[in-house]
Amino acid sequence: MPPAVELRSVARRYGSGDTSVTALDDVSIAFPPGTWTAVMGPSGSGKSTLLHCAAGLDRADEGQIILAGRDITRAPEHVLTELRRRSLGFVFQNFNLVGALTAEQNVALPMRLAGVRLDRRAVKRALADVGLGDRGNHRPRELSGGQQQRVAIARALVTRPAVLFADEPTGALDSRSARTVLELMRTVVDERTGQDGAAPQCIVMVTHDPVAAAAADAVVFLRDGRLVDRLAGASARQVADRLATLED
Ligand SMILES: Nc1ncnc2c1ncn2[C@@H]1O[C@H](COP(=O)(O)OP(=O)(O)OP(=O)(O)O)[C@@H](O)[C@H]1O
Repeated sequence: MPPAVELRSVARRYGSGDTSVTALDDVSIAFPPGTWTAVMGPSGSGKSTLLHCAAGLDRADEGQIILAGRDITRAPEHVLTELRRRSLGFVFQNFNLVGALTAEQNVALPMRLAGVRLDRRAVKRALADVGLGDRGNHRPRELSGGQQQRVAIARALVTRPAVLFADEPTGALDSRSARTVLELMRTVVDERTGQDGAAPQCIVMVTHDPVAAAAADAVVFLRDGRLVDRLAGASARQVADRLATLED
């Protein structure tokens, strides 16, 4: 099966001349369907840039980005917008739910924005899948942080995207809520795999949290914009130790 998303020799520089920063330097990595990869590294090592380039939110200066089987390196903006709506889901540290809308309305929002006919059953199923089938009429302020993040995950998954990009998804949660969210992400890549004949979903997650990273299938490490290591099946302790050596 081809990768859900792939970076080939990607470079990204910001600014020019003396103030130029190389945020990504010759990065090649493939994220296969049905896998969950954590991206770690010291502050400023290029994690967000990698996520943004892989999701078509930022442009590579060199190299290629292949998303859901398409080369998006030089795709026009409207094509990227369409691709993001149909093939990608996003989860952020601060949930980014719309406060005035109920959980169901928040989950339905991507369909509305994409101009897709609203499928209420799909919305209800997405909320039930994250254990919030009875909270559809609640607004974000009536939900705990962990519940809000689960609504955000339901919203990200309702269109059954090929890739879920998560940026510090547990960063604002207590350890118990974080564990629930991580367990949910595990079911996304495992149990949902191939449901409805759809391709297995893939998660790419930026995190500073070794516990969250250890829940993924593999952890890749960036330093100064370069991929420097990859650990599979590592414990949180091993991940933390590896990160510490990069931060020295
Ligand atoms: N829009 C921008 N303009 C100029 N420089 C940028 C821009 N975005 C990122 N950078 C620089 O690129 C490098 C990588 O930044 P990036 O945000 O990808 O790192 P990060 O690993 O996500 O950091 P953190 O863990 O602190 O969020 C940094 O040196 C940063 O200052």
